[in-house]
Amino acid sequence: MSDSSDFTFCQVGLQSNDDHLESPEKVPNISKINLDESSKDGVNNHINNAIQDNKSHDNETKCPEFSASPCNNGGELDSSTAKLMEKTGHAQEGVQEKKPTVKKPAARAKVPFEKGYSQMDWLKLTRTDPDLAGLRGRSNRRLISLDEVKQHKTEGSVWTVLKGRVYNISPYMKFHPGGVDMLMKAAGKDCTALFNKYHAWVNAEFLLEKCLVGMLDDTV
Ligand code: HEM
Repeated sequence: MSDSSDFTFCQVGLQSNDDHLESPEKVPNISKINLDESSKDGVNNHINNAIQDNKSHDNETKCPEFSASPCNNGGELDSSTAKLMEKTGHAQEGVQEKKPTVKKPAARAKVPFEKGYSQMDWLKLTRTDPDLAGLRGRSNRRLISLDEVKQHKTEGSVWTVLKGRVYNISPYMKFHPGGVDMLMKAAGKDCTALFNKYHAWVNAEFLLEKCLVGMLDDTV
């Protein structure tokens, strides 16, 4: 049992680090190792020659692994090898799949918050203000016509329709990450299409829960 584990250890040593064999007496067939070494050197020479043919560079670079992983001499060669690969075009041959694909993010139209108007501040407000919707005791289950919505489009009382619900969005104006001007486009009308165009992922039902004034009556 112990013999077989020794054997495994030797095999691993041979494959991964055959430059630095510490116990050569454990290796049963020395002549075979020499053969492997020479063929490996051949590969090294080929790679180094190819690099030097293209660009003269420091003699440190002998690590043949064209990857981001640290190579045998302490990772020191990584950056120089990477640069070299860039210059010589080896990056394409060696690590095509590791080439960084820098995707430019789409320009965002978020506006900076005024102090005290972050999303956290909004959440706090929704928990503390007893009447954000301005209902003054009326039910927020009332059916509201689009005509009535249209009458609320000035600051102080801005209503909008979103997914069949009518909201008073005036208290949210300064908290809107897209800015007041953008949100004012929703004033007095159904903004569902605009809303989905810019951020269908936003959970408005939750954010505007306390701003609900009623349900859209689409029968009139
Ligand atoms: C009526 C309810 C609305 C709510 C609750 C709301 C909420 C939000 C929230 C939470 C964000 C941040 C999104 C993020 O960080 O991913 C945002 C961004 C934005 N909103 Fe709105 N929004 C509303 C309506 C609108 C409308 C009607 C428009 C357009 C006319 C609009 C235009 C924008 C824009 C341009 C941004 C910035 C998008 C970006 O980050 O690139 N929003 N809104």
